Amino acid sequence: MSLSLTADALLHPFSYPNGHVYDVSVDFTRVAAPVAADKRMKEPSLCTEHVTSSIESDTDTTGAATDDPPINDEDRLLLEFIAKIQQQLSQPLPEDLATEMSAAPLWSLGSQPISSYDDRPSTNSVSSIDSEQPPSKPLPGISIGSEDKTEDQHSKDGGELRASHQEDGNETCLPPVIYKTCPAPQFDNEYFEVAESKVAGWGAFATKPLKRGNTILREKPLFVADHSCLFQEYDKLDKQAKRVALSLYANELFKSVGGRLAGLFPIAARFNHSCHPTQNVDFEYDEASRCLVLYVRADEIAAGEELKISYGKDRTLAELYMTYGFRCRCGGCPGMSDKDFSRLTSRW
Ligand SMILES: C[S@@+](CC[C@H](N)C(=O)[O-])C[C@H]1O[C@@H](n2cnc3c(N)ncnc32)[C@H](O)[C@@H]1O
Repeated sequence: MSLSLTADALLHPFSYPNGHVYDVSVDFTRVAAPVAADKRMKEPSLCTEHVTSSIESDTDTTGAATDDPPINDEDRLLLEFIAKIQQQLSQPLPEDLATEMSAAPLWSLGSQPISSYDDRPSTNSVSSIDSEQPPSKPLPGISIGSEDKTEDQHSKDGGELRASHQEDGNETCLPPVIYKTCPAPQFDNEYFEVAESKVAGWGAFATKPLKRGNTILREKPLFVADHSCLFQEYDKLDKQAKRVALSLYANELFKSVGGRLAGLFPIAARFNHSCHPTQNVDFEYDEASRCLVLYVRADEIAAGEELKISYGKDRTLAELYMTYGFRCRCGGCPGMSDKDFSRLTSRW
């Protein structure tokens, strides 16, 4: 069963145990030029023009795919979720939200499954984000501000994000290019700030010299889910938390992580990747405080240096691409050659 919406993937090709693969996209972005589903699957997060409320779907009015066999419970849940999103899309987007575009991986919490997520206050001594904020209050630490945009944060046509790669005169989604959110995500603490990165989109940068072992962030997840409760958990978020979630680079936002629970950490989600062992920051999930803890791995980090973590120490460049949809530009690895890249993608 394939449910295709025109917008780019917030929900990414998502495979249920029943073998159905859903290529589901939710608003906020759309591809600059029509992109075939197979290309979208290759380039999950990279289709980036703003927002359209039009959705094309091969579903009938009940949301069921027209030529498909009767749906099961899992399918129904997904369809209900899509119906909700469609409903949201039929409403005009708030202006500030309409200018945002970004996404983030749903962070795996490592091999330790977490049994449940509770709203215990974080013991965070550095900085935390807690999903249990009342809707009217800003989420601490991170905001999607409406501050002035710089020239760089906009494309030249007045703030819309555009696919910039030209291929045969057409804009396409390839190769992987990260677009910055407009306006910028705002976050800083004693140790780092989120700012424009040369590697990709936004990144985290040391605001003072750091030393090995410094804990620079303790962050609670916005939500935690496995593939069986992903949509329900997202749906439980208040409006503002949803907004934060949707502002992140989401090529994996709603991807099942092998049945394990995973959490979305909006601040940590701004850290770009550097191939092992060149990452200067490491992280671990602290069960006791239910926080993702980021700490300095390098002996020293100078003020202004980008802070990067490894998205998987044993992941090859191809695996990184398959998992997160980007070709690594960390500078610590040779990067994937065009030849290897075509060999990889020609399998689809
Ligand atoms: C967790 S987000 C990192 C923050 C992101 N730059 C932003 O603007 O929100 C992960 C995404 O950033 C991009 N990215 C991170 N590290 C990268 C790298 N080393 N090379 C190329 N792209 C990278 C990829 O598109 C990836 O899917």
